[in-house]
Amino acid sequence: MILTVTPNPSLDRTYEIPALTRGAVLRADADRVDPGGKGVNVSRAVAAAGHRTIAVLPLGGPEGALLERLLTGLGIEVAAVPVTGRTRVNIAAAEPDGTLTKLNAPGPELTPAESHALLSAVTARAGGATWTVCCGSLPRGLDDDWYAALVARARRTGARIALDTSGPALTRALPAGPDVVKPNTDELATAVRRHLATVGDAVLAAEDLRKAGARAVLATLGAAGQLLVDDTGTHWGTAPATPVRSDVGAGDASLAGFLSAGGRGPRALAAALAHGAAAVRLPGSAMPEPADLRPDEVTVTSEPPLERPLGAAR
Ligand SMILES: O=P(O)(O)OC[C@@]1(O)O[C@H](CO)[C@@H](O)[C@@H]1O
Repeated sequence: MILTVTPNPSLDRTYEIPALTRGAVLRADADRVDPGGKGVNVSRAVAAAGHRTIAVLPLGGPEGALLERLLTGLGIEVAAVPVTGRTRVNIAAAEPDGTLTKLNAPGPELTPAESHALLSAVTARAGGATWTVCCGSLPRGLDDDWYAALVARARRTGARIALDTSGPALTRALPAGPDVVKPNTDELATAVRRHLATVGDAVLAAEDLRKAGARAVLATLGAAGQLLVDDTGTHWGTAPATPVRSDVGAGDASLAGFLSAGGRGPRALAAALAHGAAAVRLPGSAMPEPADLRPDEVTVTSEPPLERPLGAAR
């Protein structure tokens, strides 16, 4: 069983529009609503691959009730922590050339009792999970040490922990020893406080995160590829991701693929690449089904192209 925790989940509404013009009334050609939030997406992707998964998340208001119904309909077990605020709705505008503009709401502010209830809901279930996957931004009311506390508590249950967050919430959790962290280019650069121009820079940054406490680093570096630094070595891979439809959730799909394939070494990196590329070819924050994957198109090497420039974050 893979347990996910999403402290600030969302309903993701995507509008497909011909072009984004500021200040205009825009008419959408199509729209869709997906369950959202990074941990929720990991649950959706591992459920699509046939794994049992429980999603722990605070839920409030009619949006929270709809999110729960959508997840249950996908075969995901929901461990809901009721909160007084309303679950957020995040908006994406997708243009035909693959450009995507996203507007993420702050989400409800959690009370100290709700924050504590969320921690307890995770640690009560972490012992029975092969992985506990902690993902996304922290809502108001949860301080920057919240993930650090969660990782420390979950470790005591013997759980393996994957962490995908950014800024101080990430750096403060590193000393607690997460088994794998999954930054993108910007998040990795922010964590080491330096600009990353090449794959070689990303390798050095990943090694720094390991020195700070992470046992492994899976870095999703956009069109440039993905990097894994773990106890099996340093591995690099790419997968063609065209045509680009929407890169929302591609990092979450990558993490899900990585964990579904054992969460260690080049085989797991190849699965991450296949899932990430498939997610980019799908609309909105749709997560790939096994039929969407093209594992034959993935290339993985243990000799990363250190001089290769890094592109935009994904
Ligand atoms: O505001 P956060 O928590 O950083 O990100 C939330 C979010 O953008 O991440 C997912 C894609 O990774 C979406 O489903 C969701 O809308």
